[in-house]
Amino acid sequence: MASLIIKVCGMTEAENIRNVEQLDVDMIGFIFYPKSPRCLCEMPAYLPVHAKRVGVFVNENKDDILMYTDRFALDYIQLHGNESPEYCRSLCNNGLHLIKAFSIAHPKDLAAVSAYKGLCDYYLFDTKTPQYGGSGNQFDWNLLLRYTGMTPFLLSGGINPYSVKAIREFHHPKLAGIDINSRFETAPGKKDVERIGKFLQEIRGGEPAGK
Ligand SMILES: O=C(O)c1ccccc1N[C@@H]1O[C@H](COP(=O)(O)O)[C@@H](O)[C@H]1O
Repeated sequence: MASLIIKVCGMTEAENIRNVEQLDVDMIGFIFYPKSPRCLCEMPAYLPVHAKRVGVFVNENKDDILMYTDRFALDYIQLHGNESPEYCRSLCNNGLHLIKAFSIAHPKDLAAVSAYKGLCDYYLFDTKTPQYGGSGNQFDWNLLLRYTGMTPFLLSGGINPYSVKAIREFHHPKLAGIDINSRFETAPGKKDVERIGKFLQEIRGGEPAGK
């Protein structure tokens, strides 16, 4: 399987961030959404050096996004709410690199995507939930087979330690990576490093995936 971008999202604690980064992940996400149980309230004593820093926002205003981008030296901005293409364009004009999340439950949910063409480095396809993200639930990945755009995407939503076989069996020319979050936690915002390590070994090494 071609190597996938690995994004670990919703991290809050310095040592935990350092340990997850040592697993050679590509992106580490910080959630700046006050209603999330993984919201980053204060600057951790350690921030990733090798992994790209992703800030996750839900319908946040531009000034605050720019402030967090500057303060945390964010490499990517993940927009996980109802942000319009015009709003994305305005952030692009400030030099930000965007990952736009789309909630997927029905084939028609992919219709919105085309309006964001050329504005995002990546799309992220997640499960539809009233909380915007972090549901821990998976959607029907087969719905993505109808996605014919050019923008690469990250697969997200409820990916868990038993998802290895399904990921290996899911093929799409624009699949760039996967995003893991709530199903790899010991508590909200704290990741289970051992469990992630084992999962990555299976994904990368092609060892037998139990289920
Ligand atoms: O994790 C959250 O609490 C969250 C809240 C609001 C917006 C996004 C959030 N997280 C993102 O949700 C997806 C899926 O997470 P999960 O695997 O289903 O727990 C992931 O991309 C996170 O970046």
